[in-house]
Amino acid sequence: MASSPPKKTLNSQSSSLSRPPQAVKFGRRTSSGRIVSLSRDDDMDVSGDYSGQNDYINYTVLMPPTPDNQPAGSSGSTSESKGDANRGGGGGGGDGPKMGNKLERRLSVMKSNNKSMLLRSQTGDFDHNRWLFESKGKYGIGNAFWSEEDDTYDGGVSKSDFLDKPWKPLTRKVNIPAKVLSPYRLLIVIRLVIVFFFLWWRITNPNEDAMWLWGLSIVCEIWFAFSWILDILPKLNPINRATDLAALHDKFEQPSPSNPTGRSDLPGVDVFVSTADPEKEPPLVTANTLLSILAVDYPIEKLSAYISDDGGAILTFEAMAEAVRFAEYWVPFCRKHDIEPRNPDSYFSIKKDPTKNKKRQDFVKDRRWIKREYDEFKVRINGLPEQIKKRAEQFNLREELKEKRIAREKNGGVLPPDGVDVVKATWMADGTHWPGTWFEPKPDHSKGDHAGILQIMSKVPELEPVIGGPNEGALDFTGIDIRVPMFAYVSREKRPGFDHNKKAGAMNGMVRASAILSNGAFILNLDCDHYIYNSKAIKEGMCFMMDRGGDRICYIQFPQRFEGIDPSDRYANHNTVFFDGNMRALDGLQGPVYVGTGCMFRRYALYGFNPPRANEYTGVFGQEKAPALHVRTQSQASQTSQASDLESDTQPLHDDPDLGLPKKFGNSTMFTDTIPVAEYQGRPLADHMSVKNGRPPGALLLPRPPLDAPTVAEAIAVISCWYCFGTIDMLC
Ligand SMILES: O=c1ccn([C@@H]2O[C@H](COP(=O)(O)OP(=O)(O)O[C@H]3O[C@H](CO)[C@@H](O)[C@H](O)[C@H]3O)[C@@H](O)[C@H]2O)c(=O)[nH]1
Ligand SMILES: [Mn+2]
Repeated sequence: MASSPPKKTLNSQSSSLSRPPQAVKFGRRTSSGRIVSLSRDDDMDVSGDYSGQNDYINYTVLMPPTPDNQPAGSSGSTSESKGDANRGGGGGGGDGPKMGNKLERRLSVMKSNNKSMLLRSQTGDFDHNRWLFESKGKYGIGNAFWSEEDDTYDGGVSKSDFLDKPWKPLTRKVNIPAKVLSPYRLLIVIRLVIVFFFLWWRITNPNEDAMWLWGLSIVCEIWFAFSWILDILPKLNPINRATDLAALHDKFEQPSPSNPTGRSDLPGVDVFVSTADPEKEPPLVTANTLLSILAVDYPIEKLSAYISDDGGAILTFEAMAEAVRFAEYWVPFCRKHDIEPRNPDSYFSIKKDPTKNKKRQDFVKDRRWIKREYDEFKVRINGLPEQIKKRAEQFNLREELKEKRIAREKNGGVLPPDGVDVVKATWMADGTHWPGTWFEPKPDHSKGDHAGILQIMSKVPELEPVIGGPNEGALDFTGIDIRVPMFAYVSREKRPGFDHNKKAGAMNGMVRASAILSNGAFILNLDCDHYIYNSKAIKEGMCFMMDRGGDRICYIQFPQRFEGIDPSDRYANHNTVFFDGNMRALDGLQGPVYVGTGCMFRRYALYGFNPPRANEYTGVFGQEKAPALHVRTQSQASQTSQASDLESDTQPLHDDPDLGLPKKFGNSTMFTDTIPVAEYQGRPLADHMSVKNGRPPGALLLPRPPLDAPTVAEAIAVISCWYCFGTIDMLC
């Protein structure tokens, strides 16, 4: 297995080479219907995807009003179609403005003298490419943006060449309506003016009797005014964003001749949950969190869940094992009946009618069955502490008897006067010592002093769907995919003398262990008392990461919502101002802050690398823009090498100088080898020539390598206490 890490890297490389031709080649259909190959070898197979309908999927979106698409009812006489439109409208006579408008649109399209444009317009869909290139419009600003420089393309391709393939953005920026925002902005201005006048009055009217007091209060007031301005001004431009899940599905999960089941081409996601103490953080809550993750709506073979137990508690361990058993019913049940939210506790406590929008006949029966099963599951979880204690007593008694017998035999039939010394251990169900914390802490078995534990509780699922059948006495899963994502319990090694009772260290441990076990290109972290409320949330995050320019996004922060707050919310626990005001406003500036949880990270960014296409802004106002130093050196290197730009764009990153530093990431070559793979897999899809630093479609359809003993052993090695010792930037 020592030779396997390089193999991993090679795999994903060769995967792009050994895929069926249409999966890796770039091709376009010109307006005349001819297919042009943009890849280096010209023997492209045009009989595959490119000739079929697959590439020209119809899509529906909210249409922004544009010159060639005016919503019915408006006057709609664009300059381009004025002459004809007037005639058209006139011919329509009394048909009203609506009819006239329709005609206008058709005529304006005909005038544009582009056959393929006309064809597509007949489907009634809005042509985003045309809109983007012919107007000054932009989809999204901030991180996922269309930059001006993108108007020029390598290889002398002109804009009009792209008009043939409908390319669709995955996210949109939605402006806050002016009627909401304008009064707010006005209020800010009024307040600023009032504050200014107030301060002016205060300064020009000193209190002669107590100058020192007056001076002091002026300083304080100016300071408060300043900090208030710092708080209020960034809120001038809040924005909303919307995702297009249908477009994501079309791009990544569309069945094609080479992929008839529509296996997903989305990147892997690793979900981390941290827990520290089963007394303060009840295992039932943690189990519910886990269930909401395992049931999430994301390609099952691409998702992996990890729980970090900083308590090293057997209670958490066994509760998680129980949860995985329950997940075998709960997860397909959620899929079958589109359950939301997928946290059983929250789902069963919803007050509204559960049968609403449920189409299947057997829903009521199934719900009753799973509810009873969940109640039994709760009883089992709540009975665990007692059960583990009883088991420990039994095993310890048995040990004691054994020891006594041995001692008696040695001592000629009588018990030695000083008795026998038996260690009171905590036992696992299989009759072995629990490697973590014991009820009676002993050296090597206490909270801050135990070995690293890693247990794969739910194995890597099959690549293709596993369809269930009618189960006697249980739920009927005919036609439902019954796979459950991979799940691992992780408890990092702890030793006295290390300050490692912090969440950040737990996260780092999971980052390293998961890199070796699943290496998801993206990571979502949650606390043990949080859960995923919307099962599509991960896909929504992926829309941003996989959109054009998404390779520059480091993280997506999800908002937090709270349950169990008193109805009047006297203490503003919902934190609406922060999550719905401040964060949206920051998004309008540069991007929201990380709040410590509920955040989807790009794994590669977590390792401390710059974005592949980073820019540096110099000059007093940051007005001068140039590629960052590491980008420059890389492009210089690729110029001198024989590889063409296109090739280097689609290959994993190998020559980053930082990768060569064992000091930075520790001694595990298996771990460092996963880094370029994660970078490559996190790239957006190169499904359009203007997507820079993309990966070819189809590159992520391959199965995951199975987990073998050496891989798991390496994952345990990287959660050891000493692992990050001496490395530069990893917290323990
Ligand atoms: O040694 C430790 C200590 C804590 N945790 C976990 O860290 C999380 C947060 O701890 P908690 O005590 O619940 O902090 P809160 O104030 O409730 O959490 C908020 O504030 C924290 C920072 O102060 C963030 O890390 C959290 O994500 C955020 O939800 C929990 O899942 C814990 O299990 C560990 O994994 N190891
Ligand atoms: Mn908490």
